[in-house]
Amino acid sequence: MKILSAPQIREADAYTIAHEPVSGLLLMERAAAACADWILRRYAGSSRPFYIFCGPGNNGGDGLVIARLLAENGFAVQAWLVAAGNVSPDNLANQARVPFLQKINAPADFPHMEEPGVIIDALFGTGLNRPLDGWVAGIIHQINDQRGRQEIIAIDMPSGLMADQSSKGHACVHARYTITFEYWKLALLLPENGGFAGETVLMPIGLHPAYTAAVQTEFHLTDMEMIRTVYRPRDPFAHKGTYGHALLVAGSYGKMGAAVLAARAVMRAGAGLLTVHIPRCGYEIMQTAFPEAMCETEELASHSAHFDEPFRLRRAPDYDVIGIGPGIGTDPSTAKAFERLLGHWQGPLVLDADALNILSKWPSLMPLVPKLSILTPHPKEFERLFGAAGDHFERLALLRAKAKEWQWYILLKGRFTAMACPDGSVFFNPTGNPGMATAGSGDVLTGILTGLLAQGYGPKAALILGAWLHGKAGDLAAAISPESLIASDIVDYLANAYAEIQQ
Ligand SMILES: NC(=O)C1=CN([C@@H]2O[C@H](COP(=O)(O)OP(=O)(O)OC[C@H]3O[C@@H](n4cnc5c(N)ncnc54)[C@H](OP(=O)(O)O)[C@@H]3O)[C@@H](O)[C@H]2O)[C@H](O)CC1
Ligand SMILES: [K+]
Repeated sequence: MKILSAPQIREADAYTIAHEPVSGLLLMERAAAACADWILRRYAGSSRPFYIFCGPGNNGGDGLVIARLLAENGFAVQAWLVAAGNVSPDNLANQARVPFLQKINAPADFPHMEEPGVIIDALFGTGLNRPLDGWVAGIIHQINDQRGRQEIIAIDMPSGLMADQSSKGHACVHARYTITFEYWKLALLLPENGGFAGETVLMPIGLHPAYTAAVQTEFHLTDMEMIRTVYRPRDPFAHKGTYGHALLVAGSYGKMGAAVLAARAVMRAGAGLLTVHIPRCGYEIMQTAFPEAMCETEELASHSAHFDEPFRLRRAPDYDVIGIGPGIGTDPSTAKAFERLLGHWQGPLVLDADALNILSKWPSLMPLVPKLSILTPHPKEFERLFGAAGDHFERLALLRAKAKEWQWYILLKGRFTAMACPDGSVFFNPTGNPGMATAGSGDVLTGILTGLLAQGYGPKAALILGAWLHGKAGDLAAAISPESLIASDIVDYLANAYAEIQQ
């Protein structure tokens, strides 16, 4: 699914008006009616009053239509026009159809909302062109002060939030739900900004499909259509060699759990064969906890420092991929082995956790990491590797710049994990939940990605599918309670996540 900028959304709007054709007023009616339907379904049977705040532009126009439709459906509705900025013609036309409309010209006009109800925020949408300030910013703070008593629903965007730029430190409505029209906006996907949106509901409003098909964008959100295109069903004549042989370098004394979790995920993702390189302390653990994996065991008891040796001695099997990092530690001898390994291996590679920490401790190793490798940092690891950014839009720009500079695929973990490709495109993953912020969750992702590469998926396909499967398995596992989710559950539910694709 394409993510468009505010100027592109304006173009989509204009294209639809010209080519459907439809008047702007009717398009506004259609968008607002879709919101009103959602609201009517959510509050069916409730007697909560609605308090609707409308701005001067077309976002305010949507609010005016919603006010009229909710009143026609028998709800108690009060609506205010916050008079700031130029009034759009379609807004003006709808003002005339809301006889109960009142005006707010100053913070002192802010109403006392007697009963707990629902605030509809239709002050500003994608037309916001500068941070809100002065008394209008004051209105935003007054709306936010009502959060405990009133449920806040933002129309298209939480007012004050810019679609394509950071709004860090700006006055923004803090919504419970945001009903956003037709396309996701970048700001809704970044934690610092999207946090204002609450839960985002994507609302189709019938913008012209020809525009959406033709428009170019670097930003995408994974959806089921994309997943079904990427996913490759199994060949009925397959044997275990068909799905590749992965090498996983993981674990050290006290961290063998990371190795077991990642190993299980490699195989549950569908790899044919797996060899795990582990220190001696992990041998019984791995053979007992996960007999499906073959072990290549170090003389060293506590950590691994010779995983390059089979390659140097030309005794390594014909691996299809190497996954390296979970729980390996950052001992200098491990880093040395990593450096030597990079001298022997230029094939598919997944780097996570301590492999990334080694790179940030010894950045001279970075040029040795092959092009098209996958790196999977969490925000702290990302900062250690590539430096800090002023805000989350800057961090996204840094992510893209580094993926281009090094020609790597970099997956930055988050609520909407962002995956930057060497060509500058970015894919956001929608699946997952806060329950997955738990120890070992990242090790499972490393295992899934390694398992997909082993089967012959390309790095971009492995990222899109792997992040989606990881999040979906987590969602299915957290259905009962996100608090109790542990990383093994994500592995256990991978089969169910695959089953969702096959439905
Ligand atoms: N996507 C679609 O196809 C449809 C979208 N709809 C809705 O329309 C809005 C976008 O409407 P637009 O009129 O372009 O913009 P807004 O309503 O978001 O805001 C414009 C007004 O806000 C004033 N403004 C902007 N920034 C500030 C500020 N910092 N302080 C005060 N006022 C501000 C601006 O004033 P100017 O003086 O700059 O002109 C405008 O008055 C979209 O979000 C949807 O909700 C359609 O209804 C359906 C189709
Ligand atoms: K809004």
